[in-house]
Amino acid sequence: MLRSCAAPLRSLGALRGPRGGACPPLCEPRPALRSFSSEKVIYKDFSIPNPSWSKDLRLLFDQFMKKCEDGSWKCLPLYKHGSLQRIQDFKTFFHDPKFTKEDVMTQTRLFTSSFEEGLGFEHAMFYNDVEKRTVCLFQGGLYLEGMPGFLHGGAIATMIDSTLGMSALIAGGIVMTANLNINFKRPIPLCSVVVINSQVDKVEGRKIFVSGNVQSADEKTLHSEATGLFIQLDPDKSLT
Ligand SMILES: CCCCCCCCCC(=O)SCCNC(=O)CCNC(=O)[C@H](O)C(C)(C)COP(=O)(O)OP(=O)(O)OC[C@H]1O[C@@H](n2cnc3c(N)ncnc32)[C@H](O)[C@@H]1OP(=O)(O)O
Repeated sequence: MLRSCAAPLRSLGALRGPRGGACPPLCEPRPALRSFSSEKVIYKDFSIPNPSWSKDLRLLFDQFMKKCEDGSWKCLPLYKHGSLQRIQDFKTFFHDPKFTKEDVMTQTRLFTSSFEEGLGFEHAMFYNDVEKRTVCLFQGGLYLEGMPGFLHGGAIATMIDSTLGMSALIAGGIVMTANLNINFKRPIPLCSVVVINSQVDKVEGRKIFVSGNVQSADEKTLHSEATGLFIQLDPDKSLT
């Protein structure tokens, strides 16, 4: 059965807001899947369109893919288990087997890639190296509800953390969030598409200061503003 936010919402008229409350019709999936295998695990890139993506999300994705053609923007791959090199680096320096055993580690999933298609965090990220900007195109699915018909603030915070964190990660390698401030200005209707913008403002030693905002796809609504402080981890310090 096709799982997407579009079908259930059609029967929930009350959820339809003035702009984007209900998902537009389904789109055809792209035939090409970017994937590769390492040992026994198949790594599939989750940032490519799937049938749950709304027309708005597809349109924005295609616009950003066009911007990638001259090399100014790059589409960042998203794997269920995070990017391999960073996982290896983190494991090498910071993973403590006392707390998370190896057999448990094989079952972990990146939080934002852990829902069934269309029900959670459908997103794609793009990066502009000259501007030090990361943009996340995000469609929050039905299982991310907070107040009826709207996204949960924690789900919004998760994607803001991930997007600002990605900017910091690209600038500083292995980082963790030390501080995240969010002003929620307008609620985000479930299944609508928003654009999360983020940029590195300042790097001071191990501290990376990042700011960002969340806008509707048509840029008419400012949903949230955020600042974050990310700290480059010190390999000589234990995390636990
Ligand atoms: C799609 C995939 C995208 C992936 C992107 C990743 C996004 C997700 C990232 C996360 O959500 S991480 C999970 C949430 N974060 C944590 O669990 C981190 C918990 N905190 C810690 O482990 C430590 O506090 C931390 C590693 C962040 C810092 O500890 P350290 O011992 O390395 O730093 P230290 O205390 O020496 O401070 C270094 C500098 O940062 C400053 N600092 C640290 N924490 C601060 C804070 N909270 N506010 C302000 N300043 C802070 C501190 O004052 C100091 O400034 P100075 O160099 O000027 O002296």
